[in-house]
Amino acid sequence: MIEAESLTKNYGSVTAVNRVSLSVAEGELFGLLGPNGSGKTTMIRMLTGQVRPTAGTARVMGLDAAEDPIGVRRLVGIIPEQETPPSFLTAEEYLHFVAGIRNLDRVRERCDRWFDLLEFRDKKDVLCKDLSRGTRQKLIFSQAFLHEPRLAIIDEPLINLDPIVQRTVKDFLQEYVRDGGTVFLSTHILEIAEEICDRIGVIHNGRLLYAGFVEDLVRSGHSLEPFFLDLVRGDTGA
Ligand SMILES: Nc1ncnc2c1ncn2[C@@H]1O[C@H](COP(=O)(O)OP(=O)(O)OP(=O)(O)O)[C@@H](O)[C@H]1O
Repeated sequence: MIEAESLTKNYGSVTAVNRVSLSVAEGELFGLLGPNGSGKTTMIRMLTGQVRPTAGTARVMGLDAAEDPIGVRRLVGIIPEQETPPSFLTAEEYLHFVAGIRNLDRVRERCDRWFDLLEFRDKKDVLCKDLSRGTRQKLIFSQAFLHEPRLAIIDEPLINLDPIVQRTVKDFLQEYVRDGGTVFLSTHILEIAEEICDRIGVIHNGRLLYAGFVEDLVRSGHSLEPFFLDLVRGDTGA
């Protein structure tokens, strides 16, 4: 579903992502982990065609993300970093707006599913500007999955969500991949990655230091936090 080859992004003299190659197979829940400023969001922006790579390629669901960004965004469910829905629309209007752009049928049924699953039906007529941060995040999460995409590329999907909603979202994501969906998520919350991801990648200073199965780590006696800290602190950039 995702094939990145030597993906690189320079912002002036800063190399945000440095020759990252990775692939994500159908039905996989892949988590990209890394400290602040390590390149996670830039990776996600290149995979979703929001930023053109300086070098390298990203193929997403068979499309070149730099050559056909609109095609990629049509297919993929996306949560951009710290996205805010339009202030002047209500929660329901926003979901209808997204459904309209995506030419979806059964719009009310689709919206109702998300109002119920994430428990914010009582907020559907509230203007987005007046929603709490957590409710805005529920809305952003809902729009990403409204068209039932086969692939979701989601930046910090659990940010601002309370533990109850986090549980629902984690269960949803695991069920989604069990049903054949594929998820590429970024997070700095290691417990989330350890709990729900099949495979993780660790990025630091734009370089992919590690990619492997969580199960293999656990089987070899590692727990994710010390493994991650050793890896990142031990990275000399050599
Ligand atoms: N538009 C931009 N212009 C210049 N530099 C940028 C831009 N976007 C990101 N960077 C730089 O690229 C590097 C990687 O940033 P990025 O946002 O991808 O990291 P991140 O891992 O998502 O960080 P965080 O966890 O803090 O959100 C940082 O040094 C950042 O300052």
